[in-house]
Amino acid sequence: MEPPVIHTLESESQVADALAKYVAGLSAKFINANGSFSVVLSGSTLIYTIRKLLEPPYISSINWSKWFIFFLDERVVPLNHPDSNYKLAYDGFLSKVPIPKSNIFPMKENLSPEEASKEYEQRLKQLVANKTLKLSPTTGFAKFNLILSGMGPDGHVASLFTWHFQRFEKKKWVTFITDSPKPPPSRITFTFPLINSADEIAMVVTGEDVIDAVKVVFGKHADDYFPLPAQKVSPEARLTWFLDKLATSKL
Ligand SMILES: O=C1O[C@H](COP(=O)(O)O)[C@@H](O)[C@H](O)[C@H]1O
Repeated sequence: MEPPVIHTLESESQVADALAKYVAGLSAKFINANGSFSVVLSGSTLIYTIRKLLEPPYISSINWSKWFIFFLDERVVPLNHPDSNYKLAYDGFLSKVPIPKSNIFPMKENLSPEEASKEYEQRLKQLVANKTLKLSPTTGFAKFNLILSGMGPDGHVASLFTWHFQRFEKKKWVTFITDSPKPPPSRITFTFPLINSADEIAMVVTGEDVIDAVKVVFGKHADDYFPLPAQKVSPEARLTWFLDKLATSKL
């Protein structure tokens, strides 16, 4: 991996501008090179922060028909439930862009957390088999072009939390959790080997809530103790941090 790129912008709005430019640039690059662009969305604040992709010049210049959408983690609730990451992404983003419905891969409903995680992993493997997704020759896990991730105030990414064993998973592509410290408790989540097989990961982190976690992640002795999940993010090509001044105010 190249050294991480760190953008510290004055405001959340500037983060949203920079993020839209970055995503649009990668969309053009991957579509030119491979004919498609696989994007993994997280939930919570990320969907709001990608709002500028819905505005000119991006809304009409991006080749949305070539996008494939996946979910970094999902809460095990119906897809129309207010806690669903799919619903959040659909209402705030996916319903406003012409990505073909068949290119969007939400979690299957009405399954237990374990069944839902296995089903999603199986679906990803089928998409590798039919060449919709690439495989990382280095790790043997699916290789997404871009993962857009937030970070919680406790340093969690996806639904991988500091004191939960799922963060150490080495074999599974997708796992599950039934005691998430952040509600709702039941979730499915990409594992680190799958996350870190991506080409590009953007960590999009803004606001006051994350000040302490940002201080730990970028602290002087960041590697000297039990690392936060966010410190284990390490994609194959490039990690880019988008931070605002508020988030970095203790650095
Ligand atoms: O619960 C979740 O939290 C993380 C972090 O969200 P943020 O808004 O605090 O950055 C999010 O990435 C994940 O998708 C979501 O399920």
